[in-house]
Amino acid sequence: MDAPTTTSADSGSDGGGGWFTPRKTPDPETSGPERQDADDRRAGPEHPVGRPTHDPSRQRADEGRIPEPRSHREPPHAAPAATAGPTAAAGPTAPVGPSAEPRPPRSLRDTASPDAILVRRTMEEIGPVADQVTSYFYALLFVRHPELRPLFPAAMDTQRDRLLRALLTAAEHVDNKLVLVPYLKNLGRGHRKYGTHAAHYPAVGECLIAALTQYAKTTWSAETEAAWVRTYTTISQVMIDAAAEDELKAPAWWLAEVVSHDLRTPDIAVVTVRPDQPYPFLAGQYTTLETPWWPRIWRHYSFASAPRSDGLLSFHVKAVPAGWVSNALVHRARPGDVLRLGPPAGSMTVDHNTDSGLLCLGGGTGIAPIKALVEDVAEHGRRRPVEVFYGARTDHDLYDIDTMLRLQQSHHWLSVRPIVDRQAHHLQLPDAVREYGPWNEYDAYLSGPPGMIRSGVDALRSVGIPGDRIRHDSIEELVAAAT
Ligand SMILES: NC(=O)C1=CN([C@@H]2O[C@H](COP(=O)(O)OP(=O)(O)OC[C@H]3O[C@@H](n4cnc5c(N)ncnc54)[C@H](O)[C@@H]3O)[C@@H](O)[C@H]2O)C=CC1
Repeated sequence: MDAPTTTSADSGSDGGGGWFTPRKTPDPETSGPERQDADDRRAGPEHPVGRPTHDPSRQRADEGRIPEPRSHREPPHAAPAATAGPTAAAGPTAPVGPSAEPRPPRSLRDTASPDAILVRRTMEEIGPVADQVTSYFYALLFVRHPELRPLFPAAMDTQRDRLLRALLTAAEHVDNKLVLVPYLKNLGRGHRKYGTHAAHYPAVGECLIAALTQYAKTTWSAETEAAWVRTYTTISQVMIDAAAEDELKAPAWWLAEVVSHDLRTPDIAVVTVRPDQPYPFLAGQYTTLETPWWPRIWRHYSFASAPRSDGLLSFHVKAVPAGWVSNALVHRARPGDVLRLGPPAGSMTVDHNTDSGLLCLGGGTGIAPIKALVEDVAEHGRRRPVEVFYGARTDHDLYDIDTMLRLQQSHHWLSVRPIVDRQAHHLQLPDAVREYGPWNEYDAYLSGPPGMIRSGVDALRSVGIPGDRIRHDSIEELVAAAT
C-alpha cells in the first residue's frame, strides 16, 4: 500500500544524497498498488514542469546543491499493476480530490512532522501574496530556463498557477501519504504528455525555493529551506517514478479523430472520437483533451460511455464563457479533426465486488460519467439498484434525458429522475435526494458543478451515507475544467 515514501531521507537530508535528486529506482513502497479510495482526479496542474536543463553552468553557487538527476528509464523493482489512478472517495484529507477543503483532519495536524509544520508556516505566510509568488515563480522559471517556455500555453493568464498550486498543495499535505502518493503518481503520469523528464524537476525545484525565499521572509530559515527541499524531493520523486513506470506500458498521449459531433443544445455537444491506438479506461474515469486550435491547453472531460467494443470514446462538452477548449469543441470541431488525449485518470468507478446500490447525482453535463457508470453496471449483469437523479436548470437543459430514459426502459433495476431547478418542493438537485431513500444500502456518486458537489455531499451525509461511500471528482479540477 501507499506507505510513506522514504525519498526525503534518501536524498533530501542535510549532507545527504543531494537536493532534488531523483533516485535511480523507485521506492517499492511508493510504487505499490494504489488505494481505490484515494483520489487523483485532483490531478490539478495541466502544465509541464519543463524541459531538460542540462547546462550545469546555469547552476549558481547558491544552487550548487542541485545535481543533475540520474536516469529513470529502468523498470521499477516492485512494478505494480498500476490501478486506474487516484480515487475519488469522499474523504476529509484529499489534497485535491473528494474534499472541498483539502485540510488534514485534526489527528494528522496534531501529529504533523517537523517538515510539515515548517512547510505550513511558509504556506501561511505566502497565502496573502500568492499571486505575487506565482508571478515571480514563473518569471524566474522562464528567465533561468527559457527552454521550458514553449512547453507551457502561449497565454498563461487563466491557468498559469496550476503547476505551482499543485506543488504547494502537495507540499502542505506531505504527511498524508495515503492520499498524496496516488495524487502525485497521477500527476507524474499526466505530465508525460508535455514531454516532461526527470531532468526537468530540479529547475522547477530551484525556482520554487527561490520564490518562497523571496516571499516568506519572516518564516524562512536554513531549517525551513531544508524542510522544503526534502518535501519537494519527495514530491518529485513520486512523480518521476510514476512517469517512468507508466512509460513502460502506455504512450504519453493518444491522437483521436473526431468521428461525430452532435450539437444537442446551442452550447452542448456530444463529441465522439476514435483513438489511434487502444485506449484502456474504466467507466467513471476522465481524461484530458487538447484541441489543434489551442496547443498545450488541456481540459478534463469524463468518458460519457463505458468502454465500447468499437473503441470509440464520447464526451459531453458545454461551451462556457472564456472556455477556449470547450468553445472550440462545441462550435468548431468537426468530423475529421484530430485531438490529443492524455491518459485516463480518476477512481469514481464501480466496485463490482459489492451488491450495494448506486445513488447517482448528475448535474448538467456531469451526467456524462453517470451514464457510463450505468452502462458499466448493465454490462456486468449483476442486479443492483441504480437510482439516478439528473439535475438541470430547465427542461431544455436535460439534453441527455432521452438516452437516460431509454436505459431505464431496458433495465428494470434503473430509475432515472429528472430534477429541474426550483420545481416541486426542492430548490436544486441535492435537495431532491432527501425526499427519497432510505439510502443506507447505497454507494453515492456525484458529478456536476463544484457547488453541486459540495451541497450534494452535505445532503448525502445528512441522510446517513458515510463519507467513505461518497465518490466524486475533485472540486479543484472541476473549477479548472470550467474555463
Ligand atoms: N462534461 C463532463 O464530462 C463533466 C462535467 N462536469 C462538470 O459539471 C458541470 C456542468 O455544468 P453545467 O452543465 O453548466 O451545470 P449547471 O450549472 O447547469 O448545473 C446543473 C445542475 O446542478 C445543480 N447545481 C448546480 N449548482 C448547484 C449548487 N450550487 N448547489 C446545488 N445544486 C447545484 C442544479 O440542479 C443544476 O441544475 C461543470 O462544472 C463541469 O466541469 C463534471 C463531470 C464531468
